[in-house]
Amino acid sequence: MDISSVLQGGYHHPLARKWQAQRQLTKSMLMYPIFITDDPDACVSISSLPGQSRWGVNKLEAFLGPLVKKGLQSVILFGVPLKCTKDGRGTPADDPSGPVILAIQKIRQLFPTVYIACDVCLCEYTDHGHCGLLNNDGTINNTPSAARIAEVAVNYAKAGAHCVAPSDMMDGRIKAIKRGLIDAGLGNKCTLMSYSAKFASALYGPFREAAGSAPSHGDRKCYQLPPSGKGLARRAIQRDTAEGADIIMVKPALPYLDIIGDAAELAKDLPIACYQVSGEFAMIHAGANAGVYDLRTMAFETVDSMLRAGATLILTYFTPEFLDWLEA
Ligand SMILES: NCC[C@H](CC(=O)O)[C@@H](CN)CCC(=O)O
Ligand SMILES: [Zn+2]
Repeated sequence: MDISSVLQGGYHHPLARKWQAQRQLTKSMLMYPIFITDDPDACVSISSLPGQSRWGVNKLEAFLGPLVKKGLQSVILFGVPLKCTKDGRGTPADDPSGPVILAIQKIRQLFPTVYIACDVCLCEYTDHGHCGLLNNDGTINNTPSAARIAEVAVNYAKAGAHCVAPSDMMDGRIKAIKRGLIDAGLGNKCTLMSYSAKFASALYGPFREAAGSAPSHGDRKCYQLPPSGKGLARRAIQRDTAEGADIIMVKPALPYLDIIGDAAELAKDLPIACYQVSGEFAMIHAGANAGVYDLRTMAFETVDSMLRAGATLILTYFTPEFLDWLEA
C-alpha cells in the first residue's frame, strides 16, 4: 500500500481522535434556553420538551443552582406569560413586573457569574401571535415593529440583561436596537446577538406549544427566511453584521449546517451561534426512545457537526446533560 494511503495511524488512539477536532465542545459554549412564566411559584413540565419546564422566578434558585455548580455559564430567557392581557403591540413584553424583567433581576442577584441573554420578540405578548405589529390587513407593519422590538430590547438591557437577542426577523431591527442601546448609554454594556438566519422551519412546534406563541392566523413565512433561501441568509448575515450585531445566529441548526458555514465565512470576525431548536431536541429524544441510537452519542454527534460547520456558541436544551457528559 502506498505510504500516503495510510490514515488510520493518525486516529488509532482515543486521544489522537480528540486531536482531530478543530473545535471541541466546552461548557462555556453552551447557552441554555429557559422558559419563565408569570406564576412566581410555578414549575410546570413541558410535555413536548423532555425534561424542560416553565419556571416561576421564585423557583429559579432551586432550578439553576445545581446547574451553576456543574458549570452553567449562560442562559437565554423566554417569557411565557399566562396571566397578562396581550394586545396588538405586545405591551406585556417589557412590563417591569413581567416574568422576563423579574427573572433578569433575580438571576443577576442569585448568580452574578451567569451571563443572561434575553430573547426579544413580540409573539408571546401579542393577541395575534405574530412577531411584529400588524397592518389592518393582517400583514406585518415592519417599521413600527422594529421600533417596538428595539424598545423592548433596551428595557431588558436596562433591567440588567448582558445580551439581547431579537428573534423577530423584522428588517432593520438590529440597527434600531443598536441605536437604542447606544442612546441609553448601554451600547458598550449589552451584547446584540442577532437571529440573522432564522428560517420558517417545521421544527418550532414544541416551543410554540410551550410558549403559547403560535400565530393566530397565517404563518411567519413573510418574515422568517424560506428554508431554500441560501442567498437571503447570506444577505441577512451581512446586513446584520453591518448594522452592529455582535454575534450572528443561525436557527435551526442541524438542517442548516451549510448556513452556519456561510456565517463563519461572512462574519468570520464575530462569534457564530446556532440554536438547536425544540423540534431538533424532541426529534433526537424520539429517535433514542425508538432505539435508533444512544441519546448521548447522537447529542454529541449533532453538536459536533455544528462546531465543524463553524459554530462557537450552541443554544441547546441539552445543556444540563452536556454539563454532566462533559464531566464524565
Ligand atoms: N420568536 C419566535 C419564536 C421561535 C420560533 C417560532 O415560533 O417561530 C423560536 C424562539 N426564538 C423557537 C425556538 C425553538 O423552537 O426552540
Ligand atoms: Zn416571535
